[in-house]
Amino acid sequence: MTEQLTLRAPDDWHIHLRDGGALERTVGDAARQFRRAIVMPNLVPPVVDAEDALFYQLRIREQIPEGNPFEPLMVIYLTDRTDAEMVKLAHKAGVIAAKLYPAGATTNSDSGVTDIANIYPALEAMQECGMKLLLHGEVTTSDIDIFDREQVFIEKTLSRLVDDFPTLKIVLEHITTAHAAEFVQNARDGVGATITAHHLLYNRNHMLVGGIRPHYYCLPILKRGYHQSALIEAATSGNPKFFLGTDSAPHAQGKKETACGCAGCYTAFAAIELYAEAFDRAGKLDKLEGFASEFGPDFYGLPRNEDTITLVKQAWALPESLDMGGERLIPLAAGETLSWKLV
Ligand SMILES: NC(=O)N[C@@H](CC(=O)O)C(=O)O
Ligand SMILES: [Zn+2]
Ligand SMILES: [Zn+2]
Repeated sequence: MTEQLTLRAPDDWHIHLRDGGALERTVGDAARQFRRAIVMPNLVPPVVDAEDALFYQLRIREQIPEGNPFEPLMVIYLTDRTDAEMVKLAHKAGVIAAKLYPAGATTNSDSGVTDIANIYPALEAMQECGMKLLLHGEVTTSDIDIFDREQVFIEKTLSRLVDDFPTLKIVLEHITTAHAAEFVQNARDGVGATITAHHLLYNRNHMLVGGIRPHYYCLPILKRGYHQSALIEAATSGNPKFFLGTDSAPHAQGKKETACGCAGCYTAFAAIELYAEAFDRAGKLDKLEGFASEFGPDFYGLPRNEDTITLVKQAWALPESLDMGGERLIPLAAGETLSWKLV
């Protein structure tokens, strides 16, 4: 008999769905496996307030396949101009979190915060109403090496935020280092982290040895194998501070395979299968359900999904490319064989 794995239905606590013609692809792929997803607000221009978030949510809802219960959870993008009033209005509109992108840190972060002091009133208001703070945790100063930017952010900014707002719930998104895993593990309650499938499956050798592979380029950038091991350890530890966030971030093929390529890996096509691969390799498939389906909703104070999904152990190959609104999109691990398949 084929080996099977049945899990409480999972959610994705960090995804990029983009907009317009991309939504049919991105929403369809996410909704196939996840019941809820936290939708990143880094559109151009960004989703900065309640009105933007509600309108964006409507555009996403239009692309949810008939009868699918997928629920997009909305986030506003913090800028130097986000104030307490905007936070309160967003909270009233059902926005569950606000995202801090240090200006210039990643894709579409030009409108991000230039000095954390500028958003202290907004953070006060978030702490008061229970809105979560999501962080792209990298400093952007040119003197800091790209491989050290997460660690320096933790030392310079995150440790201060955690102390200055003692009851604010904070998620350090897409962690990539042993430093981040250790910081979150030792931090006060209410500080968590998401981990992507690609940071569990790969390290910088996969991106750079034997030729440069642009589809593995994302931010924060893949680190050494030592950090990959620390992330696998954290994700499969059963510690509820670590939960699933794919950071699936599509860019059309031409924007990746070029002299100055965009950062972002498209994993939504086979996200839960990629995570299953990583947990299976670690011999920790029994820890996947907590990470994928329980610790996220618990952290956010939302109910766990009641229904289940089933994966079967069956080799299958990812397609070489996908259509995204008439453009070609190369999924991460294109053409490679995975050992688990969602039924
Ligand atoms: N992760 C990435 O490399 N890219 C994301 C932005 C982000 O999450 O930092 C994107 O929007 O393309
Ligand atoms: Zn990011
Ligand atoms: Zn992201």
